[in-house]
Amino acid sequence: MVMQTLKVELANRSYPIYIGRSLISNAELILPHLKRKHVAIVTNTTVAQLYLETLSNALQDAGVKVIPIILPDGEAYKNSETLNLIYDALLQNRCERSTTLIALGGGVIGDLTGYAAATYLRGVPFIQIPTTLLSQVDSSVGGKTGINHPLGKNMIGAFYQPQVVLADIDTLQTLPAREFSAGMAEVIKYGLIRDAEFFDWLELHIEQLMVLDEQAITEAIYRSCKNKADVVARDEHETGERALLNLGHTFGHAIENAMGYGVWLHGEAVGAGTMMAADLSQRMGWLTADEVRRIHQLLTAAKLPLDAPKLGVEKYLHLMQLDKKVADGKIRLVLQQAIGKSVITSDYDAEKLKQTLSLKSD
Ligand SMILES: O=C(O)C(=O)C[C@@H](O)[C@H](O)[C@H](O)COP(=O)(O)O
Repeated sequence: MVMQTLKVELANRSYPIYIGRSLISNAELILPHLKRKHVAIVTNTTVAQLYLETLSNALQDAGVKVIPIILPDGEAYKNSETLNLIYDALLQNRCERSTTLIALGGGVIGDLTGYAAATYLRGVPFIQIPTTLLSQVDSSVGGKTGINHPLGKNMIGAFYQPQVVLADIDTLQTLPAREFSAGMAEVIKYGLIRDAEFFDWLELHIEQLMVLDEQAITEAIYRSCKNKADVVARDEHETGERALLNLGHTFGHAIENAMGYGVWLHGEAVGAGTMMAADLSQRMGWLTADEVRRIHQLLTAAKLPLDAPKLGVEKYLHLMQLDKKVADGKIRLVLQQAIGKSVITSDYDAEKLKQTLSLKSD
């Protein structure tokens, strides 16, 4: 199957997304985006064993000097200590403003590397090579970079766009099934928030997707990235519409924080949070019982755990208050008016939210 290409349209910061096979060994896709033949590849211990040599060799064969920076693996390391390890390595290797950082890994590596790139020497270029489904369909696109704070998820960060995104679908062959399912939560999100046709398509192709059928996977990544690129092009800094990409995240981030970062994978927490958003949307009379059933069925077919932890209503509300969408102290939520139609609103019934958070069925 041929490589698919998309563009994120952001005037002079526009960039391409390439989706296909064997992209990591294709230095030709990277070279035009380097200012100088000098890169630092930031990755983690797991991905380094699988793909660092392939990428380094391809670049070195093209005359590029490569500095590897290998970090511990996991959401628990998306913090200021790990960020400092990147700065240390960049400084020790005398990396300059013309050095390009390459993020080789999942969402944690992409977010950490992007934030390091946004801040090192007040800004150096960076490239995203996402190796998980979640990072290929979501976190590598759109320029949200950052780290977690003990008090909240992604609390410190910057909007900083990459030069290019290479989504090599071969990397999904080595991805643990649990991580693949977590990525499916973000894929399904696009259908729910703005693309009912894509949701229908996912219902029809979920079995092929779960066995990594090449054509189905490529199509799902392409359609996800297209949805994301369209939203980001219209609202790069999340002053409005972009907040819809946060469906399930206000609940999900509370779960991740309460359970300890990494205990629930980000996508798993988003999947459970998506069901909570659907439950509240139904209580508000916006989603029908049949629509909620379809959402539950698709997330279940993606093998996502949907039983949110029973934290208690007060704890949920306390953690949700830390969300970046809170305005004038009021929690704003992304809710569903239909499959394919969502809103960001603080105009929901607070009692109904409490019923949702108590996790009791009627
Ligand atoms: O790109 C966006 O905008 C998103 O909200 C995408 C989310 O799926 C992603 O998890 C993002 O990192 C969450 O951002 P946050 O602003 O809620 O921390």
